[in-house]
Amino acid sequence: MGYVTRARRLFLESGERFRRDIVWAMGVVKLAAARANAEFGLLSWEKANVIIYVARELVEGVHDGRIVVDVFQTGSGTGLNMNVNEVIAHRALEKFGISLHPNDDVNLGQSSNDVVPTAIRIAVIKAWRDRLKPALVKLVELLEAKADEFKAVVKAGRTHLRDALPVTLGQELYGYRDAFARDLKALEALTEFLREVPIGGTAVGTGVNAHPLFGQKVVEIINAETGLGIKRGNPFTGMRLLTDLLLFSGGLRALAVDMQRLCQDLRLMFSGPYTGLGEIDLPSQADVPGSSAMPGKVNPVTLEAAMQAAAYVLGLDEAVKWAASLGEFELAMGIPVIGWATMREVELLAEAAGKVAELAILDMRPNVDVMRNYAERSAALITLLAPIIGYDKARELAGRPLREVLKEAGLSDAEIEDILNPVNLTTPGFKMKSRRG
Ligand SMILES: O=C(O)C[C@H](O)C(=O)O
Repeated sequence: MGYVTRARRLFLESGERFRRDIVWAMGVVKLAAARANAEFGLLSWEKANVIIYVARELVEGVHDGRIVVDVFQTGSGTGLNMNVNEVIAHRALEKFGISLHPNDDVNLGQSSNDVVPTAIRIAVIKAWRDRLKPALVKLVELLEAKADEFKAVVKAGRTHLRDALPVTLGQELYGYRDAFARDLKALEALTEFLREVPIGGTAVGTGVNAHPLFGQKVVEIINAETGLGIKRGNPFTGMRLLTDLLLFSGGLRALAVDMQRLCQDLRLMFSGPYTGLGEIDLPSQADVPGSSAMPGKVNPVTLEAAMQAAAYVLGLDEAVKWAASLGEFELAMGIPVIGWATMREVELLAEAAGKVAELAILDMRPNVDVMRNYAERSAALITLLAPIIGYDKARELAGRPLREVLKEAGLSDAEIEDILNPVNLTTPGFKMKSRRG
């Protein structure tokens, strides 16, 4: 009876399986290891070529259905590593009639302790490069385009959910553009730490039972295969501590929080149509009935989906934090769940960013008159008089529309329009004071 059959009884049966990118990464590592061992003369080319062939099938997803071990398993990921070793050995026999030993041949010069932490790092870098980063770039570009388009659209500012001085929709969107651009930059910088992989460390970091140049050679082959630009890091760090993944997850947490805030603001602006703010329309959301019971209702479904994904990401990040603290001495002990959770974070945020960009930002139609009306009715507009008549006097007038107060003060309609023009309302300076001399 093979390892996997016996081990499955001992692991949890949570139903969580390893994500595609992690299986891809395990295939890449096995392929590189076989080639390195053959080049060092430690494995026959006949065996190496068979391992490389099947590992490529793993890379392409042919054997995803055979990677059956649960995520909640041995803390080193031995379950995953042995599952992959056995799939390669079985397939070699099945397809080529060549007998490979899962440990002696497929796992030659390796241990789960260096293979799995290497694989999950390269899986996360790949998912960042191919999925989340492009989605974020698109979100930042669309936020910028819409901020440019709406830079003169005045709306009420709100602090504590109460009337505040006006802003422009453009100012709000530029704020989010810069927040997401910063998340992008931070995450890109954090991938540098993930690039330092511990392959070649074997069981405890010393590299015993591997060729002295094995780790370096495997890294070179992986880079040639994937273009990921990984490096050989200190295995005594990379096998014992997964805090580089915790740092990356922290970057994802910040992104999730920015996503929550953006979606919540859009959701509030979209509230209504008659009993809420009604400041924007999101025509895409009408493609599906919002309610099974209330005909014609349109709900901000994409935003709500993205916000739930972001909430889940925050929970996954918490799991990564706890799992990263598991382990002692030579080995981290939360490796499988850290790999799985970080991958889920990346996948969910990539989905959320892509959908929010396309279905909420690109699709946004501001109700300019509604926004303008709220801005002019804001109780906080009286603040514009404070530099002239003082805070206490202005406070006595608070609660009355500024337009009315100015009229009473004897200003002409043209003068009032000038004061309430979008630039005066939303840019720095004491415009009224200078205007009145
Ligand atoms: O599976 C291995 O290669 C090693 C295992 O994780 C152990 O350290 O006991």
